[in-house]
Amino acid sequence: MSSFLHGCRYFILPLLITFIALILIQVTEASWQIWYAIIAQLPYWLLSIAAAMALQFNRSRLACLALLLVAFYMSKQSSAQVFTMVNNHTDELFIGGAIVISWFAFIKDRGLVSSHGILRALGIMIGLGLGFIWLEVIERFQAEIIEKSPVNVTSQTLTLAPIICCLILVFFRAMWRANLVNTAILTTLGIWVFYYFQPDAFPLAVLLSSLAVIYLFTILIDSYFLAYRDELTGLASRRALYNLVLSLGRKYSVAMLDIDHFKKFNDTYGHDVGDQVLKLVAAKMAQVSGGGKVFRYGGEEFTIVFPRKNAQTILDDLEDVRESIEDYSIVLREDKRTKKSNSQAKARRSKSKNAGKKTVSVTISIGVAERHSGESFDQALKRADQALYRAKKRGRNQICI
Ligand SMILES: Nc1nc2c(ncn2[C@@H]2O[C@H](COP(=O)(O)OP(=O)(O)OP(=O)(O)O)[C@@H](O)[C@H]2O)c(=O)[nH]1
Repeated sequence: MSSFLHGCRYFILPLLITFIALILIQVTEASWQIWYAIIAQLPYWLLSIAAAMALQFNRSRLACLALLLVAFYMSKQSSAQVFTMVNNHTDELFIGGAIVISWFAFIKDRGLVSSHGILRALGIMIGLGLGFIWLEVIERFQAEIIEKSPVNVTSQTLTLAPIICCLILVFFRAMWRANLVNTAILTTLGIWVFYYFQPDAFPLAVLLSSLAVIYLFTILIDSYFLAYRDELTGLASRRALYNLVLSLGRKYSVAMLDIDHFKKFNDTYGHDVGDQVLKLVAAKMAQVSGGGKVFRYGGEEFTIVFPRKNAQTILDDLEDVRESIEDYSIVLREDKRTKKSNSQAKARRSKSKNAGKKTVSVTISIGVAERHSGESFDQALKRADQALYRAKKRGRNQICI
């Protein structure tokens, strides 16, 4: 998947959906207002469920955020003495909260019942403390800072400086490392800041319930990808292949693809470069035409299923894939190369393109089988595998039926 598509799927699309959902919630306010007594209880339930699920699926950052938001909601709903103290320091809590949320965008998910849990708790306290420290510093040295500043700053800009920094940092983090968790954290920060400046635009219960739903979707979609996507190549996994098989009709063709002499390639260039090449080759396969669905079967083997197609009609599509991989000059990152080129290896280096940089190329062999009447998927796949074996025997870099 190109980085643009990846960015759209994990960054732009979720933000857009959240934005549209919030607008819809506002537009339909009259219809849900009558349910407000129930809605007011929702954040407790939804955020607790999100926290429990996040812990179950090792998304500890979302779990922490959900629990912190429950505590925040409780402080807003309760009149207990301890919460009155909290509510008297709204500005400090706002800045500290934004720092804590942003910090979560830059750390990894770790088990909470471990030393990491203690570090997380410490980090949260430090983040919240920084909110207090910042406002104290601004109050004391405001005049001095404004006077000495080379650019024109107001006291409000100074107060909000950490928030602006947090928003910029988390925005770029979520954009460059586009994944659903980072986008959920950016959304949390956005809603946190929005609520501070526009507390009456939406009831807090609605905002927090929306966030809980976002967390739940993030966890569910993430787990789906974990189960059905191959982590290295981003292609659908073998499990996804057998899921597709359940919905295949009687007519289909299947192709097995295998990178030629990949063991030698690994031995020559190292496993890291091998991984790099697997990813790039997979990206080329993903562009197959003819309605082919591509899966990483395992190791350096891939499967393409063509529903409703016979073997003859897909040969051109597969030939295009084979050629595009053969012609592909893969630029190696110098530091990843471990050994010099081995003339025995099929991987070829050329300096023609990308002058000054080392390039390699690989070839693939392909075996194709069309489902025969009464045959199971595994039987068709086995025949594709036998055809692949013939392609290897005949000299590789070719297709056999
Ligand atoms: N870098 C890397 N290598 C892998 C991965 N999975 C499998 N391999 C390697 O792929 C190689 C497969 O080697 P073989 O099955 O012997 O076949 P081959 O060398 O490709 O030779 P032919 O298939 O006969 O052309 C092994 O060296 C595996 O270690 C992976 O995820 N990353």
